[in-house]
Amino acid sequence: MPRPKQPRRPADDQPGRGDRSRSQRGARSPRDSRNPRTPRPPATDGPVLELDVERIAHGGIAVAHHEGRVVFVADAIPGERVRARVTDAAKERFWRADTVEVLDASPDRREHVWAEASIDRAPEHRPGGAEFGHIRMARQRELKADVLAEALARFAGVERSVAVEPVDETLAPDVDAEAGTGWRTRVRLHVDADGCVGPYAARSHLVVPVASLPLAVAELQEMAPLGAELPGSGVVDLVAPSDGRAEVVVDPGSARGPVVHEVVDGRRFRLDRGGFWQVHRGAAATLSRAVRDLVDADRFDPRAANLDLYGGVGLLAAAVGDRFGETVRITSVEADERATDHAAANLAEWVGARAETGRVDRWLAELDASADRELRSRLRGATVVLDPPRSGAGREVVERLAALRPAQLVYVACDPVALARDLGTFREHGYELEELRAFDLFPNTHHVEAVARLGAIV
Ligand SMILES: C[S@@+](CC[C@H](N)C(=O)[O-])C[C@H]1O[C@@H](n2cnc3c(N)ncnc32)[C@H](O)[C@@H]1O
Repeated sequence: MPRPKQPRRPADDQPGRGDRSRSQRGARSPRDSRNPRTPRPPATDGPVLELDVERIAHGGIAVAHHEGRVVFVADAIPGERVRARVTDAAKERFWRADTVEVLDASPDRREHVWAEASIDRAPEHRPGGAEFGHIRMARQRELKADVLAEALARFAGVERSVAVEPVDETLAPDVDAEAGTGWRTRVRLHVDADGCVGPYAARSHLVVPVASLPLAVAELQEMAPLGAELPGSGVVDLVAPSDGRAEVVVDPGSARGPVVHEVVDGRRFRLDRGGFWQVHRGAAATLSRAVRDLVDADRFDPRAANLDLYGGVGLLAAAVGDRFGETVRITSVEADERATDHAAANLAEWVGARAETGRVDRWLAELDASADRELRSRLRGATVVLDPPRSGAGREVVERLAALRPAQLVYVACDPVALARDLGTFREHGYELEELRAFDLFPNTHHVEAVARLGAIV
């Protein structure tokens, strides 16, 4: 079968998983940060176009057309007519533009939850990280569902619509669910050459001073050194674990920092302060419950060679263990050695749980090369949970997994196209999508998390 192609799109349409925030102060102009990868600032003198906005593309940017050319336009909503300033006309196939005025507003438009990111401010001064903040919450989720459905159809050949579910309010009672604010437990700010602290501006690496961080949890909003001067520094990390005090960390460098604790449905996990953890206060429990519930009990064998790939500190292996009890055998595989150490501790109550450090592609290759008949049989009975980074598992990992013929897989994905592309590969190799859920773990951004169960076609 032909190999599904990656969509062609500008790299800066795809913020990383640890997406960023930003800021502003007074009339001061943003300056280049010290980051050596600082991209060219957007043009501020481009032509202004009137555009009819059609849809939201993968990456969260709206799509319009002008004289036959695609225009990616920020801060607009499908159905609106806007005036937008062209910021990048370097490419033949598409231009980029920023909304400067809404001529015909969508009924889904609302006052931006982050005033500093609204179209009242010059585009190059708007902080990023809240690109859907001007859209009603229910409509944000519909747009995310559309992007997910389109990716599944285009890259996996699967026609499936799915409602994007908000985080259960009982999991994050301090979050303002209506506004979609007060949820970020991790925020990275940047420091420019003059020592000014703030988030990056949208689609650039310019530090823009801001006076507020409404997406952050309340304690981080209070602690954030907005308005401070930190000359000589590079980044400021704000971290608020659920079980412990919130901290402001200036220039953490490569240090992971001390051990902190997160509590999920009463279970306590240890991890490094700078290690990976879900950002929304209710996200870890949402995903843990979704994985636990999506595993098909009829196909689950506690004695099989069950796997938790890209396992982090063991959150999802614990979810499986919590549902199926103390006899569960499961191996968590994670590239980061420190995270593996924590996973071993976090999973200690399951005698059959192991945590191994390794890159999943290499680990599976070694498994495939060394597995005897008995282990291959236990792999065929296995349930595999995989939660890869934004780029997805990729063809090599998917093909190796499919060749082992596990009974079922539960795939946790933070990127709809990566999920769809991997699902397309699984389908080529005899697996089918059985169940799919999606969650709004990043309110007021374009990000959406999906959890899919795949089963072997018999
Ligand atoms: C999205 S996180 C999921 C972590 C964990 N499942 C959780 O829910 O907390 C992805 C994890 O995969 C790890 N990772 C990234 N690339 C990897 C690779 N090639 N092999 C193994 N682990 C990898 C990262 O260090 C990170 O911990």
